[in-house]
Amino acid sequence: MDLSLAASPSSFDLLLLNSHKFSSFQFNPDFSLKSKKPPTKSLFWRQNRPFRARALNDDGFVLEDVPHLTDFLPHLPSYPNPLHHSHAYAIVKQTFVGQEDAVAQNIVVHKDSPRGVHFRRAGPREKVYFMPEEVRACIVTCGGLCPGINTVIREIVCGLNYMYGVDDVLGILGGYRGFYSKNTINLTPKVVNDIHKRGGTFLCTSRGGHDTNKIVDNIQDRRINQVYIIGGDGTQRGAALIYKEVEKRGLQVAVAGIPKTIDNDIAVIDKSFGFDTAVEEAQRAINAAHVEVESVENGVGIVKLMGRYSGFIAMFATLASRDVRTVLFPSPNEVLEKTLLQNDCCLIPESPFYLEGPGGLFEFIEQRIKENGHMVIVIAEGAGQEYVAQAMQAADERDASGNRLLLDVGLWLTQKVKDHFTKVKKMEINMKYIDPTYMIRAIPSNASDNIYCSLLAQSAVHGAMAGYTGFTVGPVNSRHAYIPIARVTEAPNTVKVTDRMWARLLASTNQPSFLNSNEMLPI
Ligand SMILES: Nc1ncnc2c1ncn2[C@@H]1O[C@H](COP(=O)(O)OP(=O)(O)OP(=O)(O)O)[C@@H](O)[C@H]1O
Ligand SMILES: O=P(O)(O)OC[C@H]1O[C@](O)(CO)[C@@H](O)[C@@H]1O
Ligand SMILES: [Mg+2]
Repeated sequence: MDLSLAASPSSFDLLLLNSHKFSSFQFNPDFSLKSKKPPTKSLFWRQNRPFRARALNDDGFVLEDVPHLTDFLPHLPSYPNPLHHSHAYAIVKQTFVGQEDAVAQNIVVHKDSPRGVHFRRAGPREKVYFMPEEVRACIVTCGGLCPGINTVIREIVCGLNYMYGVDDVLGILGGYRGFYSKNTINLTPKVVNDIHKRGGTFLCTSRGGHDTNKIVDNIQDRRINQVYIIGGDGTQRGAALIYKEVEKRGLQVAVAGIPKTIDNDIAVIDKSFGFDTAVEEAQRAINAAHVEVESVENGVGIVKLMGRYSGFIAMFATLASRDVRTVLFPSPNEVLEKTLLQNDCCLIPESPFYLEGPGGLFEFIEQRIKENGHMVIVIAEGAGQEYVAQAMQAADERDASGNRLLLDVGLWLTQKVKDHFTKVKKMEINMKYIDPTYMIRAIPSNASDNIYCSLLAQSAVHGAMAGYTGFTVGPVNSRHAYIPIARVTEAPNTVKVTDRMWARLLASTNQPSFLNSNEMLPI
């Protein structure tokens, strides 16, 4: 069935999803309304959810669709996709993504389960809604750095140029505020040719400064009709507001979000670009900590990694390091025996910990030092913030975007461990504190992230050229999809301590789960 036909009021069953807690949404086949008078598309847009969810038949297939320019500009003309004449694509069996292609959000299903939520598959469409010579695109990067931003910028510019013949692309400098406070630069394939080899963002970035009206005024003044916005959860919220304002003004402007976050805290997508690169770099810091603490007596290393509310970097870097040493020691009958020694411990914001008493961190460190002579603690910067705030009586400070400014949990923990062992246990320990936070995100992306960034950029370009708007692009179960922006911003992606991945971490480090103390503070 052609989904665009299915969208006509008379031909589809409508599923209204009014719950704000989408993460806990379960498809209920009985809830599918066979409405006698189905609401029109525009009525649907006025529902609480800013995106369309359509149940197309009784087997529970739901499409959570993204907006299209023709939703509010119904007479927009379309043109054949220039890829029809591309040499590169000439031998491709199926160049264009079908109107019906959708990507399933859940791929683990039971025989009788409903087919569940799907997103539109990303990729080139038969028809485009922009003539190449009419396109004036712009790219902006906002929020913190992340490996691979320059690759995304490069591939948007090159993708627009090589695939669609677009040669008018503007770089907005310094994040959202750059729309109204700075000059733009012209981006050509030549200008961006080698930027993917560098870390950071070629366009510079900032926090704060999102003024929807001023930004859209500027888009209008500069006659921009495609806006590519690279940034994290805050940035995507800003992108949704820009899209809404563009729609309100009835402008032919496609707004495409490309999710960027070193913390991997963006929901729905498999993982964010640059995350693998950051984990690799974080591993180097953990290795350095091991080298240091193994070379001294009673060595305790602390490595602080990024992760405001989501401990993915710490968890994956610890898991990837799996610092298990095989040690040979003489047994009582003088035969050399092998034993496996665990050396690491990982602390993340999602799993509260405590220091003192049975099952606490101090007890665990002592045990490890006695067994192994050393240990390394990997801590995400957002972990234990309440303890640090209590100790420092610090005021709640925020950055320009409204994000809480974190206190240095690494320094705090270093001091606490030192005090406990020297003052309470009367035991000399060698503390080594390593803080590589910015180093893991300021580097260029590795090979797999580079390829991932290219696909993201090309998917965004195909989507905008095909007239989709107000979307975020990203891999869902390894297939790139167009996802309604609200879906990726309504709840952050965090480590689920009840999932098997965290259990794997606990099994690998053998650290306490810190679940049975009255002293535990809610974090
Ligand atoms: N709710 C919001 N509405 C509109 N704009 C927002 C919102 N939240 C943040 N922004 C804007 O988005 C930009 C980036 O936001 P923020 O600093 O929170 O980083 P981010 O995009 O979340 O990236 P990261 O957290 O990975 O560094 C800023 O310019 C900020 O003003
Ligand atoms: O770049 P800034 O403003 O120092 O912010 C650092 C924060 O940005 C992030 O890298 C991404 O949100 C966090 O991990 C970190 O806390
Ligand atoms: Mg953010």
